[in-house]
Amino acid sequence: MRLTVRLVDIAARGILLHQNDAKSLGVLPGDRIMISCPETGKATADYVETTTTLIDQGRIGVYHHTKEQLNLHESEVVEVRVADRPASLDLIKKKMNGEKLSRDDIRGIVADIVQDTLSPSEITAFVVSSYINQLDMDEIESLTRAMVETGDQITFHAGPIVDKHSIGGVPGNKISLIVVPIIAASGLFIPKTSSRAITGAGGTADLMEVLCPVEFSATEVQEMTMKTGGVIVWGGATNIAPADDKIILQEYPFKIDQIGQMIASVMAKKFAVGADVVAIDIPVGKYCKVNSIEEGRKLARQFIDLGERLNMRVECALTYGDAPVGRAIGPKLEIKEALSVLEGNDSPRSLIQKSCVIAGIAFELAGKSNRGEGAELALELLKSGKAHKKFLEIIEVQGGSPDIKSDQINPGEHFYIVRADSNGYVIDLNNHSLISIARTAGAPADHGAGVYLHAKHGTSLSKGDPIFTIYADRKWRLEKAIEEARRLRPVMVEGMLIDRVPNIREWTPGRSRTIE
Ligand SMILES: O=P(O)(O)OC[C@H]1O[C@H](OP(=O)(O)O)[C@H](O)[C@@H]1O
Ligand SMILES: O=c1cc[nH]c(=O)[nH]1
Repeated sequence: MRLTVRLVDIAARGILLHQNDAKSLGVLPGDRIMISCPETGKATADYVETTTTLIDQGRIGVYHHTKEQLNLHESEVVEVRVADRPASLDLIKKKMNGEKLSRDDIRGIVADIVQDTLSPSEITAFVVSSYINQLDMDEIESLTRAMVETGDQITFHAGPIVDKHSIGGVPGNKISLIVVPIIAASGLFIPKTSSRAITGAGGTADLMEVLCPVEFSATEVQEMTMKTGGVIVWGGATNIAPADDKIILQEYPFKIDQIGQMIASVMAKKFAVGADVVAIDIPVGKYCKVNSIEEGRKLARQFIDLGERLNMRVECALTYGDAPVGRAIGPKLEIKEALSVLEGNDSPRSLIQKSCVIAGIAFELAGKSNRGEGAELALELLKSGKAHKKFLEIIEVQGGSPDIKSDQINPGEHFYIVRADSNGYVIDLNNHSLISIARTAGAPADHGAGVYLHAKHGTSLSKGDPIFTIYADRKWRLEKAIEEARRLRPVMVEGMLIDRVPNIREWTPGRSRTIE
């Protein structure tokens, strides 16, 4: 069938057909059609949406993605036919049925993800099938290799190349902002690519974006690393392991991070930048991705095994994950806290200690210090101000201002302080709930949104003392976050009233604005 192009200003994927044309072609909404341009000979497949009013019969509404792919112009005539079903759908079904995927199967799925042949819901099906029928180590290795092969790779002619990565899952885990400059300040190279938030309220890329651009090509990552020793960029923009971000995008709404995909996601980013040694942070805690030391050791073994298969030396740190790292959760709050530590502030101690331990492991792996002495060297580089100087250089090379100071970074203008309703000690912090509140307040997209914790485990509180403050860039988001905090009660104070049944809030008129 021949149809006339009408360009439609929609950024998403898809094409729009009049219902009668769709009927003539024999396609339903969600089916794929192949669109070819007789003039250029180019062709691409896209999903059908139908209308009876927005597009006339004989026309095809073309969204941006297809327009760009085929370089189409208004009123141009294109050839349209029913597209073949991607073979990778059967491979995803194979995984749904609990069968093992071969290297070629996984290559096929990853290639279709990268080329946008699979729709977001089909990628979700892959994520969910591997969530239910876990990937084994052969499949994880295949996934890692396929992710690397379908993107750009960096080869440094100097070494050793050092890298670090956290599996995430603990709020406030801003350590890369301190670890990367410490390592670069020692003279080692660390081309750090991070994802955005997956289950959290701010991934490292979301945080760094407060200070400078994070979207660069692989070549720029290499050049900047050679210049300053390190970078902190968003992996999703680099075309390094491009399937990674497309998968993560489908995990984000569910707040899931399937173990096999997580290992492949992390290690593909390390392998593609040519890392020789890698320190992995595995937070362990009641509300983390890994709940016990035993599980943490098993995961560490998997990272190390995959490292051996890919010729990278990996060491994992099982870290304390029962409480947020430091006190700040959310992009601006976390940047402010990390920058103040680099400027010489000697708290929060949890943030300083964790950063130095992870940097120390990397130093020991790279032969920069003896076993057991790496953290000391890291602390020295932090205390001397060399790491701070390096961080400012990194900000500058990425296009930000090197004059930035922590006291110039302010969180959202709307805030609300949650106070203790009785005397007592903090006995529990729920990471999931803290993340939920920060996300409801707008993090990570709203950089000023988040949660600042005034009290952590063991803190003695008197009635009326602040427990945490919620920040937001928009008032309506703050109000929603207050509701969420009221419902979730993320910080438990010994002796505190959890609720009354029937619930007092169900019948009290003129509900109080304070959470007590
Ligand atoms: O959102 P959740 O699931 O916490 O984890 C995502 C964060 O953890 C990792 O941190 P890094 O790159 O090692 O600093 C990722 O790259 C990302 O920034
Ligand atoms: O980079 C990361 C970190 C955690 N989980 C992932 O899937 N990727």
